[in-house]
Amino acid sequence: MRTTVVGAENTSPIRWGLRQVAGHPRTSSSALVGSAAVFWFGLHTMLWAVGIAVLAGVSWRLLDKPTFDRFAGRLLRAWWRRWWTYQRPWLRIMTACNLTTTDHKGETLVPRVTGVRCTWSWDTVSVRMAKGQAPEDFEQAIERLANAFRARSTNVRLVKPGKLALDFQRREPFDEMIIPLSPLAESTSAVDLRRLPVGMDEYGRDFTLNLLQRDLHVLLGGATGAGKGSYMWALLRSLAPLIRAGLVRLWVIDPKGGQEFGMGRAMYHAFADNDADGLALMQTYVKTLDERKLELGRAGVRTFTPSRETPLELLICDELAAMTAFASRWITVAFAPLMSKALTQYRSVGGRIIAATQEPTKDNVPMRGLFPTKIALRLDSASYVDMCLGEGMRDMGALADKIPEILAGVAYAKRDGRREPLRVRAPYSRDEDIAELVEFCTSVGTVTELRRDVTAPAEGQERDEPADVYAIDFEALEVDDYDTDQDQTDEVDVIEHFEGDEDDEEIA
Ligand SMILES: Nc1ncnc2c1ncn2[C@@H]1O[C@H](COP(=O)(O)OP(=O)(O)OP(=O)(O)O)[C@@H](O)[C@H]1O
Repeated sequence: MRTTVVGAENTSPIRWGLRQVAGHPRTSSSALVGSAAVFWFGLHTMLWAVGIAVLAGVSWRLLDKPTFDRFAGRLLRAWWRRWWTYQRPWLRIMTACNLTTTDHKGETLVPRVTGVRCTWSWDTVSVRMAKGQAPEDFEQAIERLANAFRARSTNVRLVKPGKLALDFQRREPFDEMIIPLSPLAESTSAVDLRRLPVGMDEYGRDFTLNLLQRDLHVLLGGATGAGKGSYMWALLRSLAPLIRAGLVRLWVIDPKGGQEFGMGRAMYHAFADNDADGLALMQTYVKTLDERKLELGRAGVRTFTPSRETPLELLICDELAAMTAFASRWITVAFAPLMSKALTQYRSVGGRIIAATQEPTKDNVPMRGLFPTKIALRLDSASYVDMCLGEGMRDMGALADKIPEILAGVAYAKRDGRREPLRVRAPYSRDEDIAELVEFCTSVGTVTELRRDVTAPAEGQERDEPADVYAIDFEALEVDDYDTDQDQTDEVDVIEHFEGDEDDEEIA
């Protein structure tokens, strides 16, 4: 482990130069390649080439800021900020913040910047501590560091012994960004199940869920008041015409007495406002989809298309831990395996789940790994971030525990296949908006016809057989045809693959 030693006047320039080359291989190899190109092609040609590259980069940024930022902007920013924002005033700021130490020879030891990683909003500076320092020294200086580097806020994390990361928040786009509720689409043909808007990302792009392929099940983690409900209501709003038409059916478990979802009960297919009823609802859900699986399997149907006969069955569970950990044992023991089964077996027959939890620990949500899409809102503890989003996501910049209380609805989304988390925010649905949604979805009377109340069996008692789920006269409903096969061929697949991301190195 090497620590920068200030006052080492006796270091020869050659040794210093070699150390710089070895310490900054990318910068030195770029300089080497640039010099070789000038030597080979001539200065004039190279100036033209650089001019064209700059022009292309500027045009790319103007035309599509998010992709430019993802593939080039963050790397350039990390490189620039490392040298200009952090390295240049480093010694001055470390000294001013009392973050240097002295060795036995009286030489000043200064912590060293080993890398900078940038997202749109946060910079992460990797630091090798000087001998004699502890992370607490940086924690005590946190406000001074934020002030010195002109950051909105700062955070210190121990990465491994001797090495820590300083996170500096440079901007907060959601301070000014208004996230509008999506308008209620009148017709089913206006809804694309692969692009359901539920908010915006930090670049101002739509944040959408793809319930057909990518975001089959979604886990929301967030402390109380973090705004978990806003994602669920935004999703229901996007689905409204399909709910009204009976193409999407809602099974809602709100074990906290229906506080969050009680208002919408008229538009649900099934609703449970306590844990015992929640278990009964889950049993009916699993039975329904098991029957469908057999039915479609016997008919040789291999791909699922939502229809009035086989609607998309969306199960919403607000506060999952109330069903999997905090309820009576006979409920938790029965509920958890049913949930795991529903998460793994009904992809091809239209079973989808969106669940929320305040503490995404393994004990509370043993099946959390089965959700392909996870969204972490403000969390109470740094350790919850990786528990919710997956290993290493906090180091990748998902600082969900740093989201301030006033930014309810702001979250980090992580999808299978995408390496880095995306910072997003959902719109807030007020009571009037929910009432409007319910009115819209029930206005043709289809949903209430579909509803079956689910009541809990007494402990140990056999549950009633559910009514025939298809015993509904769908033909009587006046709705537009919804042909997802057509949609699939007409539009480019929106799934993003990020296999190449491993090369997307951001450490300057
Ligand atoms: N997307 C949002 N944008 C702005 N403000 C929001 C948003 N979501 C929630 N809020 C604000 O935060 C408050 C709490 O939100 P909400 O009750 O939905 O959070 P929650 O995570 O569902 O909490 P709980 O776990 O206690 O049910 C709301 O009353 C509202 O003022």
